[in-house]
Amino acid sequence: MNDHLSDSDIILRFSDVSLGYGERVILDNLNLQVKKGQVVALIGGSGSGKTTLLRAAIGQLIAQKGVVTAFGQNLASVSPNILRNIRQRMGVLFQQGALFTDLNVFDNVAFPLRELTKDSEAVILEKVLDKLDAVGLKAAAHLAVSEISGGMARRVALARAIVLEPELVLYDEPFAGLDPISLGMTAQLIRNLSDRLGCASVLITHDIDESFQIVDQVYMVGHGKLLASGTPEDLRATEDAYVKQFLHGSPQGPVVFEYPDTPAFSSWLSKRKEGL
Ligand SMILES: Nc1ncnc2c1ncn2[C@@H]1O[C@H](COP(=O)(O)OP(=O)(O)OP(=O)(O)O)[C@@H](O)[C@H]1O
Repeated sequence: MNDHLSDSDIILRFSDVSLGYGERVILDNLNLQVKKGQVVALIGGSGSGKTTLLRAAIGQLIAQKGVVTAFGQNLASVSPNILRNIRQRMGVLFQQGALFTDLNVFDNVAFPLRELTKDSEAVILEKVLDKLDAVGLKAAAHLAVSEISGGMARRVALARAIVLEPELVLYDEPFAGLDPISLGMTAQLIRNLSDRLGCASVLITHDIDESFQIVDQVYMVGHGKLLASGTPEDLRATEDAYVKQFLHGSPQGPVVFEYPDTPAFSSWLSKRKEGL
């Protein structure tokens, strides 16, 4: 844990933030912070707003209310240039961390360096092999994307996300679709990379057991708000029925499986019925 860190070590901060699309509010009154060196899990049911929160963290979605700061800068009021600089300090691994199929493994990882830096090819070779080494794929550098497995492709995408040595790495469901062994290895890899780069990491995950082993802090969203936060031990010790049900994956309890009915759905349905 990094509780001793000062305010200047806060990489990402949400203060009284509401997020949504158009009129619709998805998450209300969010308060959270991510500090340098921390690995943070963001958990919550399907459709609870985790990806929405991630979009707000990278400045792709502006808060309806409240303030989101990254590296101390308010993402709603920075210039496009500053926002670009901020984004360069972040690595994002989206769920479909698609690789360029016409480039081999090496060139995929080299891509951000060639696009965004003036590094020489000699430096690029060194940096890319170093990051591929970190994900255990140095000797796969020459392979075509079609020659590697799905799990390997995820690791290459991870190497690409960290090649610029970001200070904050955001992972959208990094464990989805991985077998139990790769899952454990990926979790450990995320922890090791965070420690090695000294960056902060935020991972959206449904994998409680695996993520709780590597994270310092957990934020749980649901019912349109932040439901719980604390260390994995804090969450495991909670008496909150919703949190307990979620952590145990039980089908019975207050967690809602169904997508909520909205005026937009009712209006769509009555229009469909009109034509029948
Ligand atoms: N671009 C958009 N425009 C309008 N509504 C959206 C948009 N993107 C997401 N939503 C809605 O916001 C809500 C939260 O979606 P989000 O993708 O953030 O959930 P999630 O927690 O990441 O879900 P999952 O775990 O299933 O990936 C959902 O009800 C979704 O329909």
